[in-house]
Amino acid sequence: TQVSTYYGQGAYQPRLSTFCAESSLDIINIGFVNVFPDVGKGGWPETNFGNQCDGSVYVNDGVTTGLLANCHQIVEDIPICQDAGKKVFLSLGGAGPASGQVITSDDSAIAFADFLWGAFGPVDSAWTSQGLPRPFDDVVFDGFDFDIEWGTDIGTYTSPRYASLANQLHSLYETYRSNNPGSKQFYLSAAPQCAIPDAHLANAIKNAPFDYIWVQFYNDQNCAAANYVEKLGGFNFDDWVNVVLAGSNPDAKLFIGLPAEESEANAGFYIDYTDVVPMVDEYMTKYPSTFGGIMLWEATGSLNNTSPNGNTYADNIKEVLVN
Ligand SMILES: CNC(=O)NC(=N)Nc1ccccc1
Repeated sequence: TQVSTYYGQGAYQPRLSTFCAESSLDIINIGFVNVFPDVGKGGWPETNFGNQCDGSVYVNDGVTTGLLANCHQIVEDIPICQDAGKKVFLSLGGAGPASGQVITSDDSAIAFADFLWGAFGPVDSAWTSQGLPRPFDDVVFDGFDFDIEWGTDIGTYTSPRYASLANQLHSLYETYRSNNPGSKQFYLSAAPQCAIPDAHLANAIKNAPFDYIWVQFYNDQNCAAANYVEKLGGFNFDDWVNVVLAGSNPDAKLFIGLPAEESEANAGFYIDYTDVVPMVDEYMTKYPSTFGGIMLWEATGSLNNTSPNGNTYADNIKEVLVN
């Protein structure tokens, strides 16, 4: 079982290499592509990685975009994490702006996938020869994460846009791997809120083959992990197992998402790692093939939440999972 964490939005965060050295972290989601092309300046997506970039952005056809062009520390450090055996995904969405998480048609969802693959996937001269951007140079992500938290489709749960985006990425993965035998695997992950059906990702999880689903079991008092600890009822991991089994990839791994530090979620949702033990025991035992591990929001908070034994919160969580 694995520990997945987010990096890119931590207050005063150290460079990524700090976390490449943390053996407890198996998957790192780099956040975020926070404005999608249909509403992005110059028709390109926009990115935000906190303090990690120098602010310069690409110009597309004379129009200044919001796509960051110089994040040299992340460019240098992702290969360090990958060489350490970690998977590094690029995360779409995040905490905001709400106005950024809009895809207006299936065609633009497909075009968005093609852009992400060209810009952040394997280097392809068909892309670079057109002068199209490689924000992280030759770095090749191991997958894309869907942290979709906003959108006008609330209430319909039927927005097919994210399923189209995920399916096009999956199709690009398959084509690349069949043309490049022996190439590495590429992955899809999603970070729904714990209320079922998730307002933005329910349709995508049902109709596209995600490999990892890490549920944000925080910031919602009806289904939070804190409810399990306080024996209040409502924690709905069992229901989420059924969502996964009914989805496009029933072999997907389901993770319990937790705040890595008191300040990283709304009040009342942080739980101490010692209280995670019985929850992991129960659900790892009940669902040995679907339980995948723990997701943490987020890396810098975990580092700031080091216990007297010298372990970060993530280190302690990893020990809970493997012991
Ligand atoms: C996986 N995505 C998140 O965990 N997002 C997240 N925690 N957003 C957020 C919500 C409220 C306060 C701070 C961050």
